Amino acid sequence: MVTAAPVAPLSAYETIYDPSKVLKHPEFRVLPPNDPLLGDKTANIACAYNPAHEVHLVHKPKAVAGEGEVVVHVRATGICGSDVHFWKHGHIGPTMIVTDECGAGHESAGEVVEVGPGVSSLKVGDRVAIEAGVPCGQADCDPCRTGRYNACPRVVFFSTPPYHGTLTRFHAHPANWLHKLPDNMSYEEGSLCEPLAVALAGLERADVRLGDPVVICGAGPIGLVTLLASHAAGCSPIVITDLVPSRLEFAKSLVPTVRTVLIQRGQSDLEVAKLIKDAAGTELRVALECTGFESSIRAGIFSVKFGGKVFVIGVGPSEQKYPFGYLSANEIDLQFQYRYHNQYPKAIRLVSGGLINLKPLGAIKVQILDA
Ligand SMILES: NC(=O)c1ccc[n+]([C@@H]2O[C@H](COP(=O)([O-])OP(=O)(O)OC[C@H]3O[C@@H](n4cnc5c(N)ncnc54)[C@H](O)[C@@H]3O)[C@@H](O)[C@H]2O)c1
Ligand SMILES: OC[C@H](O)C(O)[C@@H](O)CO
Ligand SMILES: [Zn+2]
Ligand SMILES: [Zn+2]
Repeated sequence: MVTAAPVAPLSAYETIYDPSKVLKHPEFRVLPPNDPLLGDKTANIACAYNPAHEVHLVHKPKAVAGEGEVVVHVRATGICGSDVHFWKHGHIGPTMIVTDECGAGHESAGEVVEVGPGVSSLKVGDRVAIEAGVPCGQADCDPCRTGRYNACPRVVFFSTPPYHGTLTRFHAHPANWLHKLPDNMSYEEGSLCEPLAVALAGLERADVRLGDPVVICGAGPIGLVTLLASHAAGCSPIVITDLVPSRLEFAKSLVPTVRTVLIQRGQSDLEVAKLIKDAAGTELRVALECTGFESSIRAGIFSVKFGGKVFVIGVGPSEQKYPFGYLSANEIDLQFQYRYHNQYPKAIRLVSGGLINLKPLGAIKVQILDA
């Protein structure tokens, strides 16, 4: 009889998170609006949504730091579009489905308040950004072994059902998946490293270079961090589109040199592409698509030059139609992004080093706990 050799974890990505520890609904208590526990700063209160499309505060058991873990007192959490989507629609795609109470939030930073056994990299009082996706780190996992851990099939992504999120007062997390914040970064900036990591992963895989003319489609939070990152990367000119004037005005306040294109509903993709090209005044090499909508992706396709690239960071409806003939005849690459890997240290260096200023975005997007 042949038996398989035991699988040894790779130390670089080793995690000791045990998904079976994830709390199930019976251990939660949904709190009525005036519950006295809400005033208790030691209680583990979290924000959760459920299949009935309700969002409410719940009381969870105390977070305990297991082997290799620390407990983080979460101090700032950004609300991601996916939190809102899970709450309102109950699923993202065919596999991520809300079947029970599920805690929201995966853009978080906080303070270490308890250190578990075997942790030497962090101490009580350290300020950290939480990388919410904890991959398995096992040697039999090709994505983990090759460093593209965002594809790990066994990943625990906090806030994607069935795993509760980090919009909670206390959260136990593997120390290896926390990133120390330098003194010149706030908790808000630490929490916004998550969407920034998405943008940085996109720019890296899109191979955006100094002096590249680019268009960013969509000026929501992801489009805005992509704008900040493209600007820091030396892209010029940068065009950004949206349907909402105030979103474009905010983009302009972040990067005054950005050229804005206000899209009217009902305009064809070719009309939108012409507006984008006119605003750029030069041929565009890359469209960084940050809405996920077919019409916007198509406009991006018709905006870029021969040999250009449309890099889709947005996530939209599962089935979409693209102009094959045009893509083929113009050698346009169409590429997609799923979360990120190895981007947090870079995000922290860029913010701490003053190349990317997340503060104005923090003021509108991040919830502060127990300030
Ligand atoms: N790839 C990933 O790993 C990843 C991670 C996080 C978020 N996302 C996705 O990124 C996208 C953007 O996230 P967000 O938080 O900024 O969302 P958002 O909904 O806040 O912003 C989207 C923006 O696009 C604009 N818009 C809509 N249709 C448009 C069109 N046809 N042309 C131009 N602008 C248009 C909206 O007005 C809005 O301002 C979402 O699809 C989200 O799911 C992807
Ligand atoms: O920022 C990360 C994203 O929001 C997640 O991938 C989410 O869309 C699904 O889990
Ligand atoms: Zn997100
Ligand atoms: Zn894995």
